[in-house]
Amino acid sequence: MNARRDLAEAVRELASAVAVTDVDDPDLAQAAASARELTKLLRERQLEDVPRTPYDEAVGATHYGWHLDNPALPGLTMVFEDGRATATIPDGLGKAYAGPPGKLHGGVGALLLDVLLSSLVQHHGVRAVTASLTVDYRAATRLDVPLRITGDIVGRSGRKVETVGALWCGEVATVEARGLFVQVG
Ligand SMILES: CCCCCCCCCC(=O)SCCNC(=O)CCNC(=O)[C@H](O)C(C)(C)COP(=O)(O)OP(=O)(O)OC[C@H]1O[C@@H](n2cnc3c(N)ncnc32)[C@H](O)[C@@H]1OP(=O)(O)O
Repeated sequence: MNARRDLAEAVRELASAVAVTDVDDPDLAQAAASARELTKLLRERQLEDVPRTPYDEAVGATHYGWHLDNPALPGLTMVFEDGRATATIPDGLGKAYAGPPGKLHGGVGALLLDVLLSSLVQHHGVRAVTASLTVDYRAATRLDVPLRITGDIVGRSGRKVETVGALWCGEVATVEARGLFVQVG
């Protein structure tokens, strides 16, 4: 793992710990001061944009990483096989992504599905943006169990690509999505 990715992972771990820490105020104050010191160090040199895998690298790829170096978002490594996209989150997303107590916030589920479906469309060589994403929440998603995300292309007409996807908790599809992507450029 390179230094940037390792840092992103460490900051995700930090955010996850901060979200549910119960230490006393003096320790919170010390942690805040330490965090601000690190922020100062990292602001010494800043990029114009978030470094990421170029979109074009998804075309025909077998693996594609999304925001792996950006700790503000859950990174996702996708696998493309037989025209379908799959991603696994082996340790679950963790408590920081809660919406209802102990369960995944719906917006995060929608985000992950949009990421996977848009990457799948790009994998098929279509430069497209999300025009519409319809999400059905079928069951609450646990935060402490492995998750899987799948996506397929189900239709194409002119500039439009229709997709379906799901977030799986074991054998249960807890979130289902239909995404319409429209080719641009
Ligand atoms: C270069 C990018 C490379 C990869 C990007 C990765 C993206 C990652 C995923 C994202 O987060 S994208 C960010 C969120 N999405 C946006 O910001 C898109 C904002 N919307 C737009 O830019 C335009 O509305 C859009 C390009 C989607 C469509 O505008 P256009 O003027 O190019 O197309 P037009 O309105 O003529 O529609 C083309 C077809 O799509 C249909 N359509 C467009 N928007 C629709 C919609 N919302 N629902 C249903 N159908 C829709 C429209 O009816 C029409 O169908 P027909 O060809 O059958 O007539």
